[in-house]
Amino acid sequence: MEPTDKYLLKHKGCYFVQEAITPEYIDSLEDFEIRDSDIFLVTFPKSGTIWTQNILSLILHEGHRNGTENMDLLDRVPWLEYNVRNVDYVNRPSPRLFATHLPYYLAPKALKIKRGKVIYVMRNPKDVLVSYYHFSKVSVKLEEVEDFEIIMERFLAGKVVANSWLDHIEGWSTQRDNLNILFLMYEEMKKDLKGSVIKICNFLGKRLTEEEIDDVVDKASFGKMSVDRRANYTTMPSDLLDFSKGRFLRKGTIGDWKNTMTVAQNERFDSVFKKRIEKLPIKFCWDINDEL
Ligand SMILES: Nc1ncnc2c1ncn2[C@@H]1O[C@H](COP(=O)(O)OS(=O)(=O)O)[C@@H](OP(=O)(O)O)[C@H]1O
Repeated sequence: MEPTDKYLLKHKGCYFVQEAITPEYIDSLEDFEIRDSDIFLVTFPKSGTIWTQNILSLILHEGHRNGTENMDLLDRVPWLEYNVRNVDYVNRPSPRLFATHLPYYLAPKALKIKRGKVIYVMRNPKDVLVSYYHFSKVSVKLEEVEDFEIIMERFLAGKVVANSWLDHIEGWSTQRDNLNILFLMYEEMKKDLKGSVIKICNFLGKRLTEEEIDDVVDKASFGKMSVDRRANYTTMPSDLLDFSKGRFLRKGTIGDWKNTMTVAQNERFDSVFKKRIEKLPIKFCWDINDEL
């Protein structure tokens, strides 16, 4: 079953959320002006975006960390391609933070000559797929498909938002020499959040005290984010997210795919993805008990 264009817009070979973007705006992003101080968080959907948005905000904004500022992550780290709140990007003070699901080939040209910094967060694709499946029920802007098998086939064929997970990872990881880029893994964040926060601080050249780092780690935990209205999308209007269907911060773990995918579906997934995954210079973690 093909995705319908009621929900997905296909432009320049890439699928976007239909209602939140126009082809002209996508085209304009190629020449988006970038400052050296800009920070771009790049992810394939459902790979830990909101988590890293929160970590970045906690690291860079003391008011977020100490609770004196009450700014939604959507305003703090807006989506580059889905400017749903009409944030004035041009006059925004530095350092500007952006989140994006753009594949490498559609990213602003200036990023590819090392202007700005990129943090790329990836997650094992089976958990990504299962998270996407559940999220497509919560998100009013995505087609709700009850049959997991249909979503899986679309995912394997790259017919979901941001296209093929494999192409996305390959696109950004093979171009690492052209970019100021830090690669992080969701699973690494899960197993050693403090180590990941320190990596991000070092990459950004931001010095925090031990106590401040501990504070970031504490406030970026799944439990704390689940009740932090700035950081869990619960302030989103019901025409975007329908929380009667589930939560944005759903399970937040490694290996939940095993609770949804059957043995046959797992085999089918591997038959399409495994060979190419093995060629990536990245080792994925598929279970909470796996070593990184
Ligand atoms: N703090 C923390 N710890 C662990 N996991 C977390 C955290 N915050 C978000 N999440 C999980 O990330 C998944 C959502 O991914 P994204 O934020 O990339 O989604 S989106 O692309 O922006 O729609 C979604 O994963 P699933 O729970 O597997 O659905 C979230 O629960």
